[in-house]
Amino acid sequence: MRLHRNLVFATVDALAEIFNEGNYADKVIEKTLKRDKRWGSRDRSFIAETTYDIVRWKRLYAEIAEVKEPFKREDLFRMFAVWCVLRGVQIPDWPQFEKTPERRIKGKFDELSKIRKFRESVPDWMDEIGAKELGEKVWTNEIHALNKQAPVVIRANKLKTTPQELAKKLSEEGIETTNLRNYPEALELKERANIFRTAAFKDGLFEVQDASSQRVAEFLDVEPGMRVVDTCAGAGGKTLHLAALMANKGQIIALDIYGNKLKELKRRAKRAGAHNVETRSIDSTKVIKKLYGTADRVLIDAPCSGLGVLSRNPDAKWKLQPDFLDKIRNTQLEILEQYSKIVKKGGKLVYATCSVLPSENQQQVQKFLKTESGKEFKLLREKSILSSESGYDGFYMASLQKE
Ligand SMILES: C[S@@+](CC[C@H](N)C(=O)[O-])C[C@H]1O[C@@H](n2cnc3c(N)ncnc32)[C@H](O)[C@@H]1O
Repeated sequence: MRLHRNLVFATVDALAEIFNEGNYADKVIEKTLKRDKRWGSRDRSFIAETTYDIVRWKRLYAEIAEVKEPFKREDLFRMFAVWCVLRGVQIPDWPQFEKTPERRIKGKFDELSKIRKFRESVPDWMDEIGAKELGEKVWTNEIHALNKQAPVVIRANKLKTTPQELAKKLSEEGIETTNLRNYPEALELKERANIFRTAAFKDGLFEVQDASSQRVAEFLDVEPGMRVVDTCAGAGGKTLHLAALMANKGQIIALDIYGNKLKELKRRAKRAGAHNVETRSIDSTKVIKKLYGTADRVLIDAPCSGLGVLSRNPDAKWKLQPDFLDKIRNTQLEILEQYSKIVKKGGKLVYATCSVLPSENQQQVQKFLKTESGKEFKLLREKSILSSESGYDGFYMASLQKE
C-alpha cells in the first residue's frame, strides 16, 4: 500500500480533534470525509478505518511510540508510524517519519503484548472492572473480541421486502451479502460499502442494525394489534423492528428524553413505511404517569456503558469514566422502577442493554425484582450475548411478566 500525503494528513488532523478536543470519532470522521470531493471510496475508507484503528489502539500505540496526552502533532505522526509498522505498511520517506525505529517498535509491541491492558489497549479501571465482573478468562476473550472491527449487518424491513429479495436488489447495486443463520431478518455485507447511497436504503428496504441488537425486539414477543411502549427509543433502531414484527398493526409509543432523537426516529419511520409509531418526548413525569397500566409490552432499552459495542464505537474506551458507570446504574434502576408501571396486568417488560457487565444487567434485574414495583413481576427468561461467543455486539435482555 502506498500512502497518500493528503489522506495521512487528514487522518492525523482527525486524530488530533478526537484525542485532544474530545470530539466524537464518528462525527469527526464524517466531517473530515467532506473535506475533499475528489476522494473516492477507497480514500474515504482509508481515512475512516485508519482513524478508527488508531483510536482503538490509542493506549498501546502511545506506549510504543513513547508519547503522552495531550498529543502534539509530531506525537500523532509517531503513533501513525507505529500503525504502519504493525500493519506492515511501508513508511513513507517524508520528514515526519524520519528515523522511525521499526525494530524497536516491533520489540516493544512483543513486550507489551504480554500484558492485557496494553495488548487490548484499555484503561486500567476498565480492565479491572471487566476482569472482576466477568472473570479473568471470559474478560480476556471478550475484550479481544470487542477490539475487532465490527461486521456490517443490516435488517431487512419486512414491511417492504424479504431478506431474499433485498439480497438480490443489493447485489444488482453491486453489494454482496450473506444470510445469517438464526437471525431471520439479517444480512451481513461481504465487504464494507457505503450502503446509505443505495436505492434500496432510500426506499426503506433495510436498516443497519447489528445481529445481536436484532434479538431485542424478538425477545419482546409482540403480536400485531398490541399496544407497545418503547421507553428509551432514541432514533428508533428497535422501534422500527417492532413495527415490522407487528406488521404495522396496533400501536407503538416511542419515548425518549431527547426530542431530536425522536425527530430522527420519525424520519426513519417514514422511510420504512412504519405507520403505527407515535413519538412522545419525556419532558415531565406526567408523560410516563399517563401511560401507567396501559401497555401489553414495554421495552426498556436502557442507557448503559455501551461496553458491548466497543467494536463499532472504540472511542468509548477513552470517553467512559468509572463515575459515569455508577451514575448510569442508578438511572437504570430508577427507569426500571418507574417505567415498569406502564405494563398492564399480564403484560411483559423487556429490559435490555448493550453492556456485558452483570452489574448493569442481571444484577439490576435482581435488584428491581426486590423493589415495590418489581415485586409484581416474575422473570421469564434472560439472555446474555457475549461478542466473543456470537461474533456480534455484546447485549443483555431480560423478559419479565407482570402478574
Ligand atoms: C441504548 S439507547 C437506545 C437505543 C434505541 N432504543 C435504538 O434501538 O436505537 C438509550 C436511550 O435512552 C435515552 N434515555 C436516557 N435517559 C432516559 C430516561 N430517563 N428516560 C428515557 N430515555 C432515556 C437516551 O437518550 C438513549 O436514546
